[in-house]
Amino acid sequence: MSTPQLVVHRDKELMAQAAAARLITRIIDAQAARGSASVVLTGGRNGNGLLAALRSAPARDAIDWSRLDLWWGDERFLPEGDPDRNDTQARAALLDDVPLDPARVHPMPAAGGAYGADADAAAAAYAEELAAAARPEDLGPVPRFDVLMLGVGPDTHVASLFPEHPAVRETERTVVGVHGAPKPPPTRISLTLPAIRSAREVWLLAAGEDKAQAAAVALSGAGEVQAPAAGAYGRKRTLWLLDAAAAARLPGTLSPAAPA
Ligand SMILES: O=C(O)[C@H](O)[C@@H](O)[C@H](O)[C@H](O)COP(=O)(O)O
Repeated sequence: MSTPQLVVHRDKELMAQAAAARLITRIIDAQAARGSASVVLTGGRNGNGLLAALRSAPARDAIDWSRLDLWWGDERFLPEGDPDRNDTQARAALLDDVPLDPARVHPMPAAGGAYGADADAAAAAYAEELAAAARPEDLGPVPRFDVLMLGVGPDTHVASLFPEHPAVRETERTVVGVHGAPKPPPTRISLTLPAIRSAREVWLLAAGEDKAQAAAVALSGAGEVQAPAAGAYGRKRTLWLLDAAAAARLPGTLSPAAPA
């Protein structure tokens, strides 16, 4: 378990730009070291804001897009192409604008697709896809993602793991169906905390004053069932990327010296 590191930026726009620059560098380093990189995307405004910032970043094409594996941390279980799906929004923000290898882009199954309306079967299929992509050196049922990004909800949820919900308590499976989610739509698919923790680095994105309480709770020792963001950490690094508004309620001992 890696102790959370915090970086606070002036505002959400600068946070998105700085996080995008950070992601470019991390992907380039992974590709130089191992020939490819593996990144897990998140839905939500902060996640999409980062992708949009990456799209307009000057160094964007220093990434070899053909050697990048993209996964999702969660998905709203809606029909393919639905504007509310995380992959639809990611494609609009960035993916449709870069030369990715389609075989290396792994959206979660859509409602009405191969698994019909069965989110649990769709989740199991995604778990199998992750397991098939895991290499022996990954030492587990999912690839050892280089960076796994998570937006943080105002209730401290991450991915589609909501406080006190069954999915946040899952300790065996890597992907589960989520039913009755408090954030619409109610039916979702989500990586579980064990899958999240397989990542080399976990980056939590929190911008806006509506995230200040969630950041303070998650970073002040709350339990992962009550505050799922508290249970999201990487094998080598756990990085909270905040703006000043989201950092406003952090205890003095945690809050970095000044916004970057
Ligand atoms: O499917 C989703 O809704 C997201 O994956 C969800 O986990 C999101 O990241 C948080 O709710 C933060 O969303 P905002 O960045 O929009 O506040």
